[in-house]
Amino acid sequence: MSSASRDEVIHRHRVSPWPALPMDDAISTIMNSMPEGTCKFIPATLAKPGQVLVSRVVARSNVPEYHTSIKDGYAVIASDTSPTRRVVGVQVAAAADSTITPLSSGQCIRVCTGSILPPGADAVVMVEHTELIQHDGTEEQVIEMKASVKKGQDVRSPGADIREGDTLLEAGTVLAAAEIGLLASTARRDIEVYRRPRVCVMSTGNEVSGRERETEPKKKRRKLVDCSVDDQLAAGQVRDSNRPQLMALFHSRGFKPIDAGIIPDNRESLIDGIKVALRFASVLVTTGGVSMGEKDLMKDVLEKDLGFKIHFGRVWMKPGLPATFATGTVDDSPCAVFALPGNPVSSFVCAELFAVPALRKMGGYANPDHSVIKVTLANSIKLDARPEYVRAVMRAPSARAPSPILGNSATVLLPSAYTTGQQCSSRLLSLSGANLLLRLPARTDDCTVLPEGTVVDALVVGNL
Ligand SMILES: Nc1nc2c(c(=O)[nH]1)N[C@H]1C(S)=C(S)[C@@H](COP(=O)(O)OP(=O)(O)OC[C@H]3O[C@@H](n4cnc5c(N)ncnc54)[C@H](O)[C@@H]3O)O[C@H]1N2
Ligand code: MOO
Repeated sequence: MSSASRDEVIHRHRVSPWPALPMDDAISTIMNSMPEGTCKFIPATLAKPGQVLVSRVVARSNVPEYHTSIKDGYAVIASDTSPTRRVVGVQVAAAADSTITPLSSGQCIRVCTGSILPPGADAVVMVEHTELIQHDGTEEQVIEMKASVKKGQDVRSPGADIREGDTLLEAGTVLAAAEIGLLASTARRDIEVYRRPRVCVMSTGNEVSGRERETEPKKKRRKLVDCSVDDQLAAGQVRDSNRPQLMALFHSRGFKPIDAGIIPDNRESLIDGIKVALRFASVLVTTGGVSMGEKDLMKDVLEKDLGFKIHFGRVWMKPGLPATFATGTVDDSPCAVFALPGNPVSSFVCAELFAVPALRKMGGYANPDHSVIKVTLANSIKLDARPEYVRAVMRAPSARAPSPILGNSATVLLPSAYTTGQQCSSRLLSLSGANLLLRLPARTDDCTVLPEGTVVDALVVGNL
């Protein structure tokens, strides 16, 4: 059958040929099939938050390298019992003063926080615990100790903070301010980091059906309209919110989104559009055209026209049942395509659940998965036939709940999750402000509703 006649509506499937995979299988399939990420060397001084380390960073020297004072005061010999001490020198600079002779009984040396301990000294007494007994008008000459002092008091020994050879940062660490500080504290010229994965984002569904084509004037034929067009939309037209939404999602997660535009859902345009996009990035996320409609060509184009392997064409979850994942090559480079459903909530939730961890893995993250926390439901929820990811907002703990770890007899304070209203896959408002995706099980004969106060798992998807 030619591809043109394959596209006739009479040839579409009446039952989906794609088994609906359990969620865990879908995620492990993706994680095992993603193309490798690429790496580059950068000067350590130019490391930026969000960059990911390729290899372990090891301390090259002790921190501190010498015995140093923790306080402003006087370096002394702890075992010295003299009640007063003559101030025989000053060590305020970090570098050791070679003119200072080793301390002997009855002597001390003035030091600052961070000064290297002078030879012979083994403790520091802070200035607040001393009295000035004698001076020459400008310099201190004799002090009295007002408190006892122990060996090692207020002294940092070499390697007390970091020992030479210690692992400072593991491979796969995502750099943030603290890690950049650590890197700066070690003598290191270059580090190897992963390149931030690029991801193309494409909306599909711009075409009208054959019958409409005969009756509609040409200028009205666009079903998906770019969001920059502020005209009144014609009946049946839809503003393309998926593309800006997913671009923003990927950007906010630290990846480089590339706009692959709106591609009409006809075979030739899809083939060209996908090939062009995959020359800009090895990962493509598309929305629309993956269900059972006559124009839902995406799976067929990926498999039959582009020779990609479809790892799954449906997932037993809500929202996002027809979510599709395929891998293949374009110009001999390995590529992955997440062909997500057109419904705006479905595409967003699927991008979060499938594409974000996959891109994190490509970007070298040691732990690409979302954080999962326990929350109590602030309202009861009717369960769906499919396991569902319900959008919710977390609020501070308000009540004690049975401990998910210790059992019903012990109680713990858990945060509450408030769902974001009606959860249908077209209602974008259900995403706004949500920082959790509640992972709810499918309903069973015995359990159709989760009552208020039930403890459930929640994936963290926004700032808490
Ligand atoms: N007979 C069946 N019909 C449907 C099934 C099914 O199993 N059997 N699955 C439903 C489910 S679940 C979903 S989810 C959707 C997915 O459909 P498609 O991926 O084929 O998406 P489209 O038909 O192209 O679009 C659906 C809907 O989404 C809106 N849309 C599409 N693109 C955009 C965009 N870029 N920006 C904003 N909104 C968009 C549009 O209103 C479409 O009507 O299929 C069900 N059907
Ligand atoms: O999965 Mo669909 O996403 O239920 O609307």
